[in-house]
Amino acid sequence: MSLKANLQANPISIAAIVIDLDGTLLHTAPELAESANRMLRDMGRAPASQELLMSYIGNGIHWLVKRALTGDMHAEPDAALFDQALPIFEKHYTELLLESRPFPNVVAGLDAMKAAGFRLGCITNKVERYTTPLLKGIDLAHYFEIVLAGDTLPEKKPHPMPLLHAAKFFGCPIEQLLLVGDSLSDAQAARAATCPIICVPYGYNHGEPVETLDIDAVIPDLMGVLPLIKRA
Ligand SMILES: O=C(O)COP(=O)(O)O
Ligand SMILES: [Mg+2]
Repeated sequence: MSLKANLQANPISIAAIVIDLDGTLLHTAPELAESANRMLRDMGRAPASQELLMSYIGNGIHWLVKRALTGDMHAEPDAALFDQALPIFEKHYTELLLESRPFPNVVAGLDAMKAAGFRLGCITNKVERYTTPLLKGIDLAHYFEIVLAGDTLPEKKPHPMPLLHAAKFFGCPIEQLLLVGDSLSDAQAARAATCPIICVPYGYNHGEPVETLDIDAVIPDLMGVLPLIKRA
């Protein structure tokens, strides 16, 4: 039996649901990739494909800029080059930020989870200065009792700290906190925290299918969450 079928037969007891932002709630890749390409252009460097730049998303904007500069997932660019590039990226991304749109069934899924009595939070690696205006601007902020951005706490995903912090905030055992995400950082954070995790397949997992991740189920979109869980 597939993990998903297994969960359908035995729904997990959940008190609160925390949802990832980039690649799960919002399709931010076009604006992130365009900002990276405008940065490369301003610096007299060659542009990269949207597909390649998309594969660099998931560990925050610093890593996106570093990867765009080096063309490598892990390499550190020259520090002075990075210091020059970051504000250029930030200027462009600030301009494009609010052009991002929710993925299909995000609003319907959030409404359904809320109506079913689940408490909701958002946990992202995006920094607060983009996360807060984005959630407000796209009119999603009102769904979430807590928003933990990439720089809200000393550690971000794949570290378990934001998930442990959210469970404490909701006053529930970590096993009753569900993470809905799209990428390796989400899977690693959830496993490290020991909370269940479900992923959507349409997001940004560094170009790899989410089926390769150590997760509890894959759902087509946020409407797929409720059939797999029950109220704790
Ligand atoms: O900003 C990123 O790199 C990824 O952000 P996410 O954690 O919301 O997917
Ligand atoms: Mg994501």
